[in-house]
Amino acid sequence: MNRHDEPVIDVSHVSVRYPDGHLGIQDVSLSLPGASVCALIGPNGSGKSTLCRTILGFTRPTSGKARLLGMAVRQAQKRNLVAYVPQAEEVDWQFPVSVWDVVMMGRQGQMNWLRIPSENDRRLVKAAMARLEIEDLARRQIGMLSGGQKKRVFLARSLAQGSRILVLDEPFTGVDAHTEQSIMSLIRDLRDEGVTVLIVTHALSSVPQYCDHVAMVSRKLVAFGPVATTFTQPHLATTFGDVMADTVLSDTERGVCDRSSAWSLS
Ligand SMILES: Nc1ncnc2c1ncn2[C@@H]1O[C@H](COP(=O)(O)OP(=O)(O)OP(=O)(O)O)[C@@H](O)[C@H]1O
Repeated sequence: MNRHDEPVIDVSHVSVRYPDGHLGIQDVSLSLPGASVCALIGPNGSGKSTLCRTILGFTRPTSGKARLLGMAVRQAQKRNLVAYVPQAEEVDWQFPVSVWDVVMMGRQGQMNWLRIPSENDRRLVKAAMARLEIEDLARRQIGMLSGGQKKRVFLARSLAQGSRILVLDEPFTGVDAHTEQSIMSLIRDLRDEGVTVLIVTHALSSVPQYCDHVAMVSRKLVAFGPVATTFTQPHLATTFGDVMADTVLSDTERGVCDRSSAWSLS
């Protein structure tokens, strides 16, 4: 396991160019410490998902490398150290599986080759569903759920996995204010339990309230660091333009959390 002084997510000079020639990200480096919540923000097409997919091992960097808990991404994945809550569009909601089955998928990497859930697997799945308040949905087909319920199911799956790193791609899209609050409170609890959380979000004025670190991207890394010193007008203006930076900062100062500017960007 990693030494205490080692970053949990360590991205070093990563560039991704897709096979059709499109540049995803260019020369991005950041080191995220353990037990922290980091927002990954930037306009549409700025490379947020590309960076996440590289950290998750779904996309191979053209150059540079990512390491998780001091090991190669693939090795961390094999050890079930990374969990992922995808964007709704990435999921096939017609796939005929129940909520229980989806949450149990979080245990698959730790089952034996027969893939028969143990008593411990069932206990962890039940506990994850209870924590997300979705026990009563256990037998429902996933396609029949609301947007907020779907998010809760995938969060429960990642809880059942019990990983040290959690990556969430736009967890607040399509959820109501109550679900947004409960997702954030769960994320902070997980952080306090030692989990490192990376959140791709367009909910910009929520960032100072909920996150410890922020990474701003515009193909290249514009800025990365503690929210207090990094979520500033100059960095926001470089990433999103002056008007958006001023709107976000005035919303943040007034404590407006943030449905309007979130939706106008997404
Ligand atoms: N599979 C792909 N093939 C080719 N180009 C891609 C692919 N995926 C992303 N891109 C390109 O890479 C760039 C970064 O895209 P990415 O999806 O990482 O941005 P994003 O910040 O997550 O955007 P959004 O906020 O719209 O989700 C864009 O120009 C996009 O068109």
